[in-house]
Amino acid sequence: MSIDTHKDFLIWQRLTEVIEERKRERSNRNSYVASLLNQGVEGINAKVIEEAGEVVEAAQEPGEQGVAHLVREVADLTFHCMVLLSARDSSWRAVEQELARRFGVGGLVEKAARAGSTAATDSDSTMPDPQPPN
Ligand SMILES: N=c1c2ncn([C@@H]3O[C@H](COP(=O)(O)OP(=O)(O)OP(=O)(O)O)[C@@H](O)[C@H]3O)c2ncn1[C@@H]1O[C@H](COP(=O)(O)O)[C@@H](O)[C@H]1O
Repeated sequence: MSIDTHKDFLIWQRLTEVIEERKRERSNRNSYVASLLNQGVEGINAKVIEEAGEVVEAAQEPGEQGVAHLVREVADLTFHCMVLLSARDSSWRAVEQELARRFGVGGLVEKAARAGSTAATDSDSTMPDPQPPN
């Protein structure tokens, strides 16, 4: 599968800009994003739960149509998560930064490092500095 990274990067940025614009003009009655933001975190949470349920249902559908449906539902879920982040004054950028911070650190390696650390506590989720991938 070929991915146009540049274009994909821009769509996250552009969508974030639109969401922030809607946030500034919440009275926009023709905006779905504004209507979501007006419902607050509780209302957006309900949509995220609904969309997550649709993702797992679509994941079980067979064939190419099932995969295409899954992609659409993941896009719906991601979009609603982006609006949720905005409602909490964060953005997809923060998610990208978190994923970048984790990049190259295997989940099992990170967990073992946590278990081996005498200073580690339940609330200590600090990960080691990312290593380049093998
Ligand atoms: N990316 C999206 C986007 N993805 C999904 N949705 C909406 O999210 C809603 C999904 O809710 P539902 O699942 O209940 O909808 P549904 O029709 O029942 O769908 P299924 O249950 O069949 O999956 C639909 O109304 C979609 O139109 C989106 N609405 C808006 N955007 C982006 O947000 C921008 C601003 O939108 P407005 O604020 O409406 O101008 C748009 O230009 C788009 O770029």
